[in-house]
Amino acid sequence: MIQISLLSPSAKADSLAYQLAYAAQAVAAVRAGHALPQALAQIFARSDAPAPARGAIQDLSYRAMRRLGLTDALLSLLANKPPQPDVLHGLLVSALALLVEDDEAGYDSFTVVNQAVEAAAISPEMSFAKGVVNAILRRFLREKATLMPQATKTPPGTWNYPTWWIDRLKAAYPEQWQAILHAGNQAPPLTLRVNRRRTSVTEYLAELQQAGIGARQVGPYAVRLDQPTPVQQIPGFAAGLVSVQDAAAQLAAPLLDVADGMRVLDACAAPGGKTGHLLELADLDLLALDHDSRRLQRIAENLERLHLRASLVTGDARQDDWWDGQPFDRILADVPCTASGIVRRHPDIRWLRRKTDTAQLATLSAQILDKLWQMLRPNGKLLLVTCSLWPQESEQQAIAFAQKHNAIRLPAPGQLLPTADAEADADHDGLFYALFQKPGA
Ligand SMILES: C[S@@+](CC[C@H](N)C(=O)[O-])C[C@H]1O[C@@H](n2cnc3c(N)ncnc32)[C@H](O)[C@@H]1O
Repeated sequence: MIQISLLSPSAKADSLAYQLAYAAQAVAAVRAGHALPQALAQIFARSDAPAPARGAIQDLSYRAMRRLGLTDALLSLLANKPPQPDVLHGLLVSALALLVEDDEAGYDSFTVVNQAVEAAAISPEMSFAKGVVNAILRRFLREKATLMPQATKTPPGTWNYPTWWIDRLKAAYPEQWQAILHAGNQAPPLTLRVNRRRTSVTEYLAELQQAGIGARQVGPYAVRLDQPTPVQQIPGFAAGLVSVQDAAAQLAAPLLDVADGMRVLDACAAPGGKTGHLLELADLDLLALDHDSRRLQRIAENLERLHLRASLVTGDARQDDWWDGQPFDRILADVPCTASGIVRRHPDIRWLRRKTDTAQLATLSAQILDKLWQMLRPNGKLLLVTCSLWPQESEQQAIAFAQKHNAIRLPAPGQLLPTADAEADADHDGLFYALFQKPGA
């Protein structure tokens, strides 16, 4: 249960103080083990924050996640003991995340300090700590030049990831680990998949240009907007002309080379990004399975927007009690994983994950893969997808699976490392692909 406290009724939603006070609660919820999107959803449901304030609260809390290694290191230099309660810690790291970047957020430093003090004043659990907030943040401003080099002495202070995460990346990618960490700290682009049933990339780019929205093609059906834009303002989104999907994720459906009439299983399907793409490519008899019935509902919404149809089933992919016994021609196994390849979209993940999660998730996905293989027809194809960078969940899993089942490994991209170059054509998350074919009977 996420604890949300409403602010004093005098608080003004368009003030930085209001936005910092709620961002502090979101950051505190992550510290208590909750995912940031869920924490924000609860804050928005309970408070009466209008849309612009919601955007600002989201931005502040995501920014705080991307700077948490540095701001925590600074706090340990600035405060005699760890700030309590957690929401006070959340406020201080959210404010420091603005102060460490001189010009990034567009606020002058003294405004940030004053508004952080006001944020404490309007928050029931922090009103006692106005003086503490003022003292800590003002000391930071006075001593910034000496504190910053001290705080960046440790790897988390430099990179804004836990030490174990940095060490593991170094071991797996001795050449690229720094570029990967850097990519994970960038704000993600908004990439669209053009629905080829309805329009073409050329036509859609022209439509964007007419609407005054800058964009470029970054994949066969992938268009990246120059500036992230709320989906309601994206031309043709509501009508199903485009969907939001990272360029690397757009490789999944084409790899399965589906054709009209095929029987296809999308085994871990929610929220349905790849389900929609498969159905855009061919007329399929597609079963979309997920064990989470609430997330399955999101597939229904996505398909409705795209005017596409699939059978939606709630079930566990490690079991076959939901299966009618008819083998599938193609299976997409977008298995649950640590999501270590998509941290730029979910900057809270690095702080929520534990080192031991990788082995647990690799075991779960191995069980899923073993069961799905029994449902594939001879000569059929199964695509393993993860959004992980850890070999245990990806390449090592693929090697073990192929050996165990005598599966034929077909060409696929393997491990794609995340890139974050706004000027480059390749700008995508870190995903893993392995494609297998079942030997003929
Ligand atoms: C990586 S996400 C899938 C993303 C989706 N394919 C897309 O492109 O939008 C993994 C999904 O697996 C589901 N899942 C986890 N364990 C499962 C299980 N044992 N059986 C079925 N689905 C499961 C989760 O609920 C989650 O929706």
